[in-house]
Amino acid sequence: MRIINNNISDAAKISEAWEDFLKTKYGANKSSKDTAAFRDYEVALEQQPTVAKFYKENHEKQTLQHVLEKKADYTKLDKTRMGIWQAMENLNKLVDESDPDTSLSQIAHLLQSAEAARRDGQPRWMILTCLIHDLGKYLFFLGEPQWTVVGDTFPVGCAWSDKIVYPEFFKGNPDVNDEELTSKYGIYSPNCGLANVHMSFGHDEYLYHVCKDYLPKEALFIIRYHSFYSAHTEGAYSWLMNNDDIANMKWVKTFNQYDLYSKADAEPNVEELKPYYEQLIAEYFPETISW
Ligand SMILES: O[C@H]1[C@H](O)[C@@H](O)[C@H](O)[C@@H](O)[C@H]1O
Ligand SMILES: [Fe+2]
Ligand SMILES: [Fe+2]
Repeated sequence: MRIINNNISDAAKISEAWEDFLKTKYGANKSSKDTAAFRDYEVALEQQPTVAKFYKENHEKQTLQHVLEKKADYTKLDKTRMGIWQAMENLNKLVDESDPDTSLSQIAHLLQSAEAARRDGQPRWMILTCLIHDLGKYLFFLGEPQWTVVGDTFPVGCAWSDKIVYPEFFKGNPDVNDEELTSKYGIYSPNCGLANVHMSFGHDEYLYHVCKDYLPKEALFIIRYHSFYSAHTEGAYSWLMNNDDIANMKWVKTFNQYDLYSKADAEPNVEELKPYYEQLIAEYFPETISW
Protein backbone atom coordinates (compact mmCIF):
# COMPACT_ATOMS: atom_id res chain seq x y z
CA MET A 1 0.00 0.00 0.00
CA ARG A 2 1.36 3.41 -0.97
CA ILE A 3 0.74 6.51 1.07
CA ILE A 4 -0.38 9.20 -1.34
CA ASN A 5 0.96 12.71 -1.20
CA ASN A 6 -2.00 15.09 -1.31
CA ASN A 7 -0.31 18.42 -1.85
CA ILE A 8 1.33 18.45 -5.24
CA SER A 9 4.85 18.68 -3.88
CA ASP A 10 7.53 20.32 -5.89
CA ALA A 11 10.43 17.97 -5.27
CA ALA A 12 12.95 20.39 -6.73
CA LYS A 13 11.87 23.19 -4.38
CA ILE A 14 12.02 20.87 -1.42
CA SER A 15 15.53 19.75 -2.17
CA GLU A 16 16.55 23.39 -2.58
CA ALA A 17 15.08 24.20 0.86
CA TRP A 18 16.92 21.19 2.24
CA GLU A 19 20.23 22.40 0.82
CA ASP A 20 19.68 25.73 2.59
CA PHE A 21 18.90 23.89 5.80
CA LEU A 22 22.13 21.91 5.55
CA LYS A 23 24.19 25.04 4.97
CA THR A 24 22.82 26.97 7.94
CA LYS A 25 24.52 26.84 11.32
CA TYR A 26 22.18 26.47 14.25
CA GLY A 27 23.64 27.45 17.61
CA ALA A 28 27.13 26.69 18.82
CA ASN A 29 28.87 24.22 21.06
CA LYS A 30 29.28 26.03 24.37
CA SER A 31 30.56 23.05 26.31
CA SER A 32 34.05 22.39 27.54
CA LYS A 33 34.36 19.37 25.22
CA ASP A 34 35.26 19.59 21.52
CA THR A 35 32.32 19.10 19.12
CA ALA A 36 34.03 16.20 17.35
CA ALA A 37 34.39 14.35 20.63
CA PHE A 38 30.62 13.80 20.82
CA ARG A 39 28.94 10.87 19.05
CA ASP A 40 32.20 9.22 18.07
CA TYR A 41 30.86 5.77 17.23
CA GLU A 42 34.15 4.58 15.83
CA VAL A 43 35.88 5.09 19.14
CA ALA A 44 32.83 3.56 20.84
CA LEU A 45 33.26 0.44 18.71
CA GLU A 46 36.64 -0.12 20.35
CA GLN A 47 36.13 1.28 23.81
CA GLN A 48 32.42 1.06 24.65
CA PRO A 49 31.28 -2.39 23.50
CA THR A 50 27.78 -1.94 24.94
CA VAL A 51 27.09 0.83 22.40
CA ALA A 52 27.81 -1.31 19.32
CA LYS A 53 26.07 -4.28 20.89
CA PHE A 54 23.02 -2.10 21.44
CA TYR A 55 22.94 -0.93 17.80
CA LYS A 56 23.39 -4.43 16.41
CA GLU A 57 20.31 -5.61 18.25
CA ASN A 58 18.41 -2.42 17.44
CA HIS A 59 19.14 -2.59 13.69
CA GLU A 60 18.33 -6.29 13.50
CA LYS A 61 15.02 -6.12 15.35
CA GLN A 62 13.41 -2.85 14.24
CA THR A 63 11.32 -4.26 11.39
CA LEU A 64 8.26 -2.57 9.89
CA GLN A 65 6.09 -5.17 11.57
CA HIS A 66 7.65 -4.55 14.97
CA VAL A 67 7.04 -0.82 14.63
CA LEU A 68 3.39 -1.26 13.62
CA GLU A 69 2.76 -3.53 16.60
CA LYS A 70 4.38 -1.22 19.14
CA LYS A 71 2.61 1.84 17.75
CA ALA A 72 -0.76 0.11 17.91
CA ASP A 73 -0.18 -0.74 21.55
CA TYR A 74 1.48 2.41 22.93
CA THR A 75 -0.64 5.01 21.15
CA LYS A 76 -3.55 3.76 23.25
CA LEU A 77 -1.97 5.55 26.24
CA ASP A 78 -3.67 3.12 28.57
CA LYS A 79 -0.66 2.15 30.70
CA THR A 80 -0.72 4.65 33.57
CA ARG A 81 -1.46 8.21 34.67
CA MET A 82 1.45 10.25 35.98
CA GLY A 83 2.79 13.80 36.13
CA ILE A 84 5.84 15.09 34.24
CA TRP A 85 8.07 15.57 37.28
CA GLN A 86 7.15 12.12 38.53
CA ALA A 87 8.18 10.65 35.17
CA MET A 88 11.53 12.44 35.45
CA GLU A 89 12.12 10.98 38.89
CA ASN A 90 11.23 7.50 37.66
CA LEU A 91 13.80 7.78 34.91
CA ASN A 92 16.49 8.36 37.49
CA LYS A 93 17.24 4.66 37.51
CA LEU A 94 17.92 4.40 33.78
CA VAL A 95 21.36 4.65 32.19
CA ASP A 96 21.08 4.69 28.40
CA GLU A 97 23.21 1.91 26.80
CA SER A 98 23.19 3.52 23.37
CA ASP A 99 24.78 6.77 24.46
CA PRO A 100 28.56 7.08 24.23
CA ASP A 101 28.54 10.57 25.78
CA THR A 102 26.87 10.31 29.15
CA SER A 103 26.78 7.88 32.00
CA LEU A 104 24.69 10.16 34.18
CA SER A 105 21.08 9.36 35.03
CA GLN A 106 18.38 10.62 32.70
CA ILE A 107 17.05 13.23 35.12
CA ALA A 108 20.54 14.80 35.15
CA HIS A 109 20.63 14.81 31.34
CA LEU A 110 17.19 16.44 31.10
CA LEU A 111 18.07 19.19 33.56
CA GLN A 112 21.41 19.81 31.84
CA SER A 113 19.65 20.26 28.47
CA ALA A 114 16.98 22.54 29.90
CA GLU A 115 19.50 24.65 31.81
CA ALA A 116 21.60 25.08 28.64
CA ALA A 117 18.53 26.37 26.77
CA ARG A 118 17.58 28.62 29.67
CA ARG A 119 21.07 30.15 29.85
CA ASP A 120 20.77 30.89 26.13
CA GLY A 121 17.54 32.84 26.62
CA GLN A 122 15.36 30.40 24.68
CA PRO A 123 11.55 30.73 24.91
CA ARG A 124 9.81 28.85 27.70
CA TRP A 125 8.35 26.21 25.37
CA MET A 126 11.87 25.33 24.19
CA ILE A 127 13.23 25.08 27.74
CA LEU A 128 10.32 22.78 28.57
CA THR A 129 10.94 20.69 25.46
CA CYS A 130 14.55 20.22 26.54
CA LEU A 131 13.39 19.25 30.01
CA ILE A 132 11.05 16.52 28.86
CA HIS A 133 12.37 15.33 25.49
CA ASP A 134 13.61 11.93 26.70
CA LEU A 135 10.73 11.03 29.00
CA GLY A 136 9.53 8.49 26.45
CA LYS A 137 12.28 6.29 27.87
CA TYR A 138 9.66 5.43 30.44
CA LEU A 139 8.96 2.59 27.96
CA PHE A 140 11.83 0.79 29.65
CA PHE A 141 9.89 0.74 32.91
CA LEU A 142 6.87 -0.59 31.05
CA GLY A 143 8.98 -3.64 30.24
CA GLU A 144 10.49 -2.74 26.85
CA PRO A 145 14.12 -3.65 26.20
CA GLN A 146 16.57 -0.83 25.46
CA TRP A 147 16.78 -1.67 21.73
CA THR A 148 13.22 -0.35 21.25
CA VAL A 149 13.48 2.53 23.70
CA VAL A 150 16.71 4.46 23.12
CA GLY A 151 19.26 5.16 20.36
CA ASP A 152 18.99 7.01 17.06
CA THR A 153 15.84 6.44 15.00
CA PHE A 154 15.36 5.88 11.25
CA PRO A 155 12.46 5.22 8.86
CA VAL A 156 11.31 1.62 8.42
CA GLY A 157 9.44 0.37 5.34
CA CYS A 158 12.01 1.83 2.93
CA ALA A 159 15.77 1.64 2.29
CA TRP A 160 18.11 2.35 5.22
CA SER A 161 20.51 5.21 4.59
CA ASP A 162 24.21 4.56 5.02
CA LYS A 163 24.21 7.77 7.08
CA ILE A 164 22.66 5.85 9.98
CA VAL A 165 25.18 4.81 12.66
CA TYR A 166 26.57 1.29 12.05
CA PRO A 167 24.56 0.72 8.82
CA GLU A 168 26.30 -2.65 8.38
CA PHE A 169 24.15 -4.11 11.15
CA PHE A 170 21.02 -3.90 8.98
CA LYS A 171 22.11 -6.98 7.08
CA GLY A 172 20.68 -9.02 9.95
CA ASN A 173 17.23 -7.35 9.75
CA PRO A 174 14.57 -9.64 8.18
CA ASP A 175 13.20 -6.73 6.09
CA VAL A 176 16.41 -6.92 4.06
CA ASN A 177 14.84 -9.75 2.04
CA ASP A 178 11.86 -7.69 0.90
CA GLU A 179 12.35 -5.78 -2.34
CA GLU A 180 9.73 -3.13 -1.63
CA LEU A 181 10.88 -2.47 1.93
CA THR A 182 14.44 -1.88 0.77
CA SER A 183 13.69 0.39 -2.18
CA LYS A 184 14.34 4.14 -1.90
CA TYR A 185 10.71 5.13 -1.22
CA GLY A 186 9.55 1.74 0.00
CA ILE A 187 5.88 1.86 1.05
CA TYR A 188 5.89 5.68 0.86
CA SER A 189 5.65 8.18 -1.96
CA PRO A 190 8.15 10.97 -2.69
CA ASN A 191 7.93 13.87 -0.20
CA CYS A 192 4.89 12.36 1.50
CA GLY A 193 5.80 14.06 4.80
CA LEU A 194 7.35 12.52 7.90
CA ALA A 195 3.98 12.28 9.63
CA ASN A 196 3.20 9.53 7.11
CA VAL A 197 6.48 7.69 7.66
CA HIS A 198 6.92 5.00 10.30
CA MET A 199 10.07 5.57 12.33
CA SER A 200 11.86 2.84 14.27
CA PHE A 201 9.96 2.60 17.54
CA GLY A 202 11.39 4.24 20.63
CA HIS A 203 11.14 7.09 23.11
CA ASP A 204 10.59 9.82 20.49
CA GLU A 205 7.42 8.39 18.97
CA TYR A 206 5.99 7.36 22.32
CA LEU A 207 6.46 10.73 24.01
CA TYR A 208 5.05 12.52 20.97
CA HIS A 209 1.76 10.71 21.52
CA VAL A 210 1.84 11.32 25.27
CA CYS A 211 2.28 15.10 24.74
CA LYS A 212 0.16 15.60 21.61
CA ASP A 213 -2.61 17.59 23.30
CA TYR A 214 -0.44 19.87 25.39
CA LEU A 215 2.44 21.40 23.42
CA PRO A 216 2.90 23.67 20.39
CA LYS A 217 3.57 21.85 17.12
CA GLU A 218 7.25 22.82 16.95
CA ALA A 219 7.83 21.25 20.36
CA LEU A 220 6.02 18.10 19.27
CA PHE A 221 8.11 17.86 16.13
CA ILE A 222 11.33 18.17 18.14
CA ILE A 223 10.20 15.44 20.50
CA ARG A 224 9.19 13.12 17.66
CA TYR A 225 12.35 13.47 15.54
CA HIS A 226 15.16 14.46 17.89
CA SER A 227 16.88 11.05 17.49
CA PHE A 228 16.64 11.13 13.68
CA TYR A 229 20.33 12.04 13.30
CA SER A 230 20.72 10.61 9.79
CA ALA A 231 18.33 13.39 8.69
CA HIS A 232 18.86 16.38 10.97
CA THR A 233 22.64 16.03 11.23
CA GLU A 234 23.71 13.90 8.25
CA GLY A 235 21.25 15.30 5.70
CA ALA A 236 19.56 12.06 4.52
CA TYR A 237 15.88 11.35 3.85
CA SER A 238 14.85 14.76 2.48
CA TRP A 239 13.04 12.70 -0.21
CA LEU A 240 10.43 11.72 2.37
CA MET A 241 9.94 15.23 3.77
CA ASN A 242 7.54 18.00 2.85
CA ASN A 243 8.05 21.75 3.32
CA ASP A 244 6.68 21.76 6.87
CA ASP A 245 9.16 19.07 7.88
CA ILE A 246 12.07 21.09 6.58
CA ALA A 247 10.89 24.21 8.39
CA ASN A 248 10.50 22.22 11.61
CA MET A 249 13.92 20.57 11.25
CA LYS A 250 15.43 23.96 12.00
CA TRP A 251 13.92 23.77 15.46
CA VAL A 252 15.35 20.30 15.91
CA LYS A 253 18.81 21.65 15.10
CA THR A 254 18.47 24.45 17.65
CA PHE A 255 17.30 21.95 20.23
CA ASN A 256 20.07 19.50 19.36
CA GLN A 257 22.80 21.85 20.62
CA TYR A 258 21.28 21.73 24.10
CA ASP A 259 20.60 18.01 24.02
CA LEU A 260 24.04 16.95 22.83
CA TYR A 261 26.57 19.47 24.06
CA SER A 262 25.18 19.88 27.57
CA LYS A 263 26.25 16.31 28.32
CA ALA A 264 29.69 17.61 29.30
CA ASP A 265 28.27 20.10 31.85
CA ALA A 266 28.46 19.70 35.63
CA GLU A 267 25.86 17.49 37.28
CA PRO A 268 22.81 19.62 38.15
CA ASN A 269 21.33 19.97 41.61
CA VAL A 270 17.88 18.43 41.23
CA GLU A 271 16.29 19.75 44.43
CA GLU A 272 17.49 23.29 43.81
CA LEU A 273 16.07 23.38 40.28
CA LYS A 274 12.80 21.63 41.06
CA PRO A 275 10.64 24.71 41.96
CA TYR A 276 11.50 26.55 38.74
CA TYR A 277 10.74 23.54 36.57
CA GLU A 278 7.58 22.53 38.39
CA GLN A 279 6.22 25.98 37.64
CA LEU A 280 7.19 25.69 33.97
CA ILE A 281 5.61 22.24 33.66
CA ALA A 282 2.36 23.57 35.18
CA GLU A 283 2.13 26.21 32.45
CA TYR A 284 1.56 23.50 29.85
CA PHE A 285 0.52 20.26 31.55
CA PRO A 286 -2.20 19.23 33.99
CA GLU A 287 -1.12 17.49 37.16
CA THR A 288 -1.24 14.03 35.61
CA ILE A 289 -1.43 12.83 32.00
CA SER A 290 -1.99 9.46 30.30
CA TRP A 291 0.97 7.23 29.39
O1 LIG B 1 22.06 7.45 22.51
C1 LIG B 1 21.25 8.54 22.31
C2 LIG B 1 20.10 8.59 23.27
O2 LIG B 1 19.39 7.40 23.36
C3 LIG B 1 19.19 9.75 22.99
O3 LIG B 1 18.14 9.87 23.89
C4 LIG B 1 18.70 9.76 21.58
O4 LIG B 1 17.84 10.83 21.40
C5 LIG B 1 19.87 9.78 20.65
O5 LIG B 1 19.46 9.83 19.33
C6 LIG B 1 20.79 8.61 20.90
O6 LIG B 1 21.88 8.69 20.07
FE1 LIG C 1 16.54 11.11 23.12
FE1 LIG D 1 18.53 13.62 25.16
